[in-house]
Amino acid sequence: MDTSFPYCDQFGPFKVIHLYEPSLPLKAALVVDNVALGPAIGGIRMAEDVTTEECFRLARAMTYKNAAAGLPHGGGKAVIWADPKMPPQRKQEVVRAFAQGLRNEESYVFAPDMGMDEQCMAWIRDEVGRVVGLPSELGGIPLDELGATGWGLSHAVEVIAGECGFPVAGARFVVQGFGAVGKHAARFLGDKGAVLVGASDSRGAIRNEQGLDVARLIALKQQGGSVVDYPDASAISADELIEIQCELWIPAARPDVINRANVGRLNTRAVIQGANIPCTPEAEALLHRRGVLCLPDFIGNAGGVICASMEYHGATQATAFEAIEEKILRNTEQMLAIMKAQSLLPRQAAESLAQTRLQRAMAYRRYSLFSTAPHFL
Ligand SMILES: NC(=O)C1=CN([C@@H]2O[C@H](COP(=O)(O)OP(=O)(O)OC[C@H]3O[C@@H](n4cnc5c(N)ncnc54)[C@H](OP(=O)(O)O)[C@@H]3O)[C@@H](O)[C@H]2O)C=CC1
Ligand SMILES: O=C(O)CCC(=O)C(=O)O
Repeated sequence: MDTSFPYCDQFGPFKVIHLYEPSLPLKAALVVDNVALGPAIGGIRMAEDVTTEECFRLARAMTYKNAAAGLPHGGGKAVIWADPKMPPQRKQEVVRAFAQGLRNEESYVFAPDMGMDEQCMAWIRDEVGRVVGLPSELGGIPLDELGATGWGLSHAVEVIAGECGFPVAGARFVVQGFGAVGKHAARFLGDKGAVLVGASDSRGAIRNEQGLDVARLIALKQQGGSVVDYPDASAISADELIEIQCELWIPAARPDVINRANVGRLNTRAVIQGANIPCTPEAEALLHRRGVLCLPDFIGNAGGVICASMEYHGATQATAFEAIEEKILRNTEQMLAIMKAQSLLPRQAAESLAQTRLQRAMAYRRYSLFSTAPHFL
């Protein structure tokens, strides 16, 4: 096997680019997976322990997510090897250099992921344009500030809870990672009467079976604190979060956090994947065998990119939020229908949904993964 192309299959990746500038330093990678549907949209992740393999897996998740959501966009993702909590001036230099390094990569539309926010997107806009998730002052729909992904997840939960046979009101849930996705998912689920019984961030984890006050936790995070500063809860180890008895367990941070080593300790009826690729395929199969319904990332967490795509095409915030609700309800229901009709795992059913659309688009092209037409990208 040729090891220079370790990730290739029929869907991509179309391009893998490494960026390096020693004076900053800047180390980054961009994977443009598949642009048969249009220019790739996918977030930029800043973390010290990212890998090119993680970037490829995240880019593939975007290819499926954008296809399943019916967006005119392919999938891509970028990673920057750096501490997202570095001083703001330094972060600005790194992000601006990253944008400059990719200024001619028109097959990729920049967007936010972990460690990035509206401010970072504004710097990119200032350098090269071609960016979504902008502050509203620059005509954007600030998807992280508004909680576009949490909004979508809360609608997927309605369908999943119905399928599992429990009401959302009163359902106990746990959120791992209290950032843009996790905190807003908690807020929208709290509005439906669900009860947050455990939460974590990069500094630790807490639990309270009587319920955590979501608004108070969000205020704490906004002031720069951690969930561990919340007073009315027991501090637990990050690892213990997985054992809390609940109806919904929501990973909203890093990849592969549910894996062969810990999946047996999950004590939930459903896993709602707010994060991208939070479960290994083996863990998903084990959960399915145990009757725990696992909603795949690219079906449930598509709210952010639906919002991003609609911003790119000039829609308003209200229209974007309506589209998120409609698309996520529909996709979750369709995925369950395929899963039951064909006796598949949830992810297999979801992939079948996405791949059908992708294959149709690819069949229209001279080259399967991209188009050569002027202005196609
Ligand atoms: N933003 C979006 O719209 C979308 C995001 N996603 C995915 O959701 C996930 C989260 O993204 P997002 O919310 O934007 O990222 P953020 O950077 O806004 O938040 C990440 C959160 O995870 C916490 N965290 C980091 N490492 C750990 C860890 N090891 N254990 C527990 N918590 C941890 C952070 O802690 P601290 O607060 O202490 O830094 C923070 O609270 C990612 O997988 C992303 O790809 C998917 C779809 C759309
Ligand atoms: O949040 C965005 O705008 C980009 C979407 C994305 O990266 C994701 O869905 O993981």
